[in-house]
Amino acid sequence: MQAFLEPGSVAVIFPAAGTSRRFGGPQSKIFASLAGHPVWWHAAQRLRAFAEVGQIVIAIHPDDRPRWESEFSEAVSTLGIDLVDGGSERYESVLQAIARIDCASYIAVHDAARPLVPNADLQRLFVAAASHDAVMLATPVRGTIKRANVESIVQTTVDRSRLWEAQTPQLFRRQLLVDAYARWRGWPVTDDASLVERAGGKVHLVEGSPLNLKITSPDDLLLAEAIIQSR
Ligand SMILES: Nc1ccn([C@@H]2O[C@H](COP(=O)(O)OP(=O)(O)OP(=O)(O)O)[C@@H](O)[C@H]2O)c(=O)n1
Ligand SMILES: C[C@](O)(CO)[C@H](O)COP(=O)(O)O
Repeated sequence: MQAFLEPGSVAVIFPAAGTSRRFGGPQSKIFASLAGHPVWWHAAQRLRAFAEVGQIVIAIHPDDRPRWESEFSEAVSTLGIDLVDGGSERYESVLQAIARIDCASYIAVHDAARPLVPNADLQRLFVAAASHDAVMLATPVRGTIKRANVESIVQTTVDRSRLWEAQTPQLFRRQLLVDAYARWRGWPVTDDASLVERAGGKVHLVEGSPLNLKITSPDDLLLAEAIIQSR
């Protein structure tokens, strides 16, 4: 008998307080229009569609609050979203959002900049979370990986056979993530799973689609638009 997560048992955090340095442009990339909706809306709408999802908290850049509370107020209300001010680093934004979570057995963290996470991937992630305390989407590295020196001269070709590129959502039993953050002592982190790993937790990879791309540069937005138009 397959185990499942209780409806509403997963609180979802969307880090959305970044400054989009690599994207450039006049506004945060999460506000960029994608098929007529902002990038963040696609991400939030896809997670909200799952019964397992309860509270949703978006960590926003403080400078963006007026826009969230005006232009996006209806969508925020419709999707049942709580807004908190994020921090200067992604992990700080996640910490701020964790503090806002009311009652949830699990916490999922999903980049607001990943608008196209496939429903099938989310379904498999939720199923896996019923059997493991920490799970995350990731996609096997497909290209050849080179390690270079500071002069961009290849030093070695990396064995890619067991290399995966981390994606989100990354989903944890709530206390596991809270404890991992409590043990964190300031080393740089770019994802939440690495904190759980450092705390000795086993993080189980769930293969995800390359379609779950993160909007990092303007080209990624073009790719995302093409993906949506191809549906
Ligand atoms: N201090 C930060 C930094 C990032 N993020 C969020 O974390 C996700 C992944 O981060 P990234 O793609 O690196 O976004 P930016 O930090 O905005 O990008 P850049 O590094 O190019 O500035 C994004 O949804 C971003 O808004 C956040 O909430 N708080
Ligand atoms: C969390 C993440 O999307 C997993 O790949 C990635 O680590 C975010 O990194 P970034 O430096 O904030 O883009």
